[in-house]
Amino acid sequence: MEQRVCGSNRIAGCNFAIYPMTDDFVQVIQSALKEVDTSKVWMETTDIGTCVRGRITHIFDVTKAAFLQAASTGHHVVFNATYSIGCPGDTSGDTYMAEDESPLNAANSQTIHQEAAGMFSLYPMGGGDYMDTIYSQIESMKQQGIEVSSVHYATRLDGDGNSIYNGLEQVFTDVEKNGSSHTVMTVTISANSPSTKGGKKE
Ligand SMILES: Cc1ncc(C[n+]2csc(CCO)c2C)c(N)n1
Repeated sequence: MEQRVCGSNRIAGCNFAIYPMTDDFVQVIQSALKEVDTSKVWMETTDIGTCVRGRITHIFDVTKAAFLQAASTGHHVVFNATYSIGCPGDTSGDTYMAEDESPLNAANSQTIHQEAAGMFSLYPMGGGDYMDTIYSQIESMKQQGIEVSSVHYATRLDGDGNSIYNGLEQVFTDVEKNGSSHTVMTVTISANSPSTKGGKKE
């Protein structure tokens, strides 16, 4: 029987999908997934998205690289992801938790300079002071050189794709380290959008 893990070595996971706004969407999705080295994560791709599971470092390394690869085609792409750690139903059965911490795609991702606009929502579950955790993580995002602004139900992030991703990884890692029993974070990032920033209020 598979063992559930606790402490600093819990399995993290992410369900993500890339939506390229081009007739060439199949090629953009398939090559983004092919260009990324996914050998340190468990991965499954279906018709609605891709799931990766393993150590936090690799989950972020792989999803950041997939987004940046797709965005580097120059097409308008939207990327959507749900990160989770500590889900009571998840297990540590996969051997991927034995991998070292060294990310396989970081060097390549750093060569991709891509402006991006995104938003994230953080759900630190299982503790009573969740709003304090959320506010302090939004504050720490502001220290990363990313433009941070409030939107309903989420926090908007504007800036370099690598910086946004590094900030998201730090938030997720910090909340886990601080003892949240189950953390979920949703992320939407858009690159190369022809629309102007912001929107009209009705
Ligand atoms: C990251 C990611 N993984 C899977 C899909 C689902 N999907 C939609 S089109 C297509 C290619 C043809 O099979 C696939 C796999 C996605 N959108 N993004």
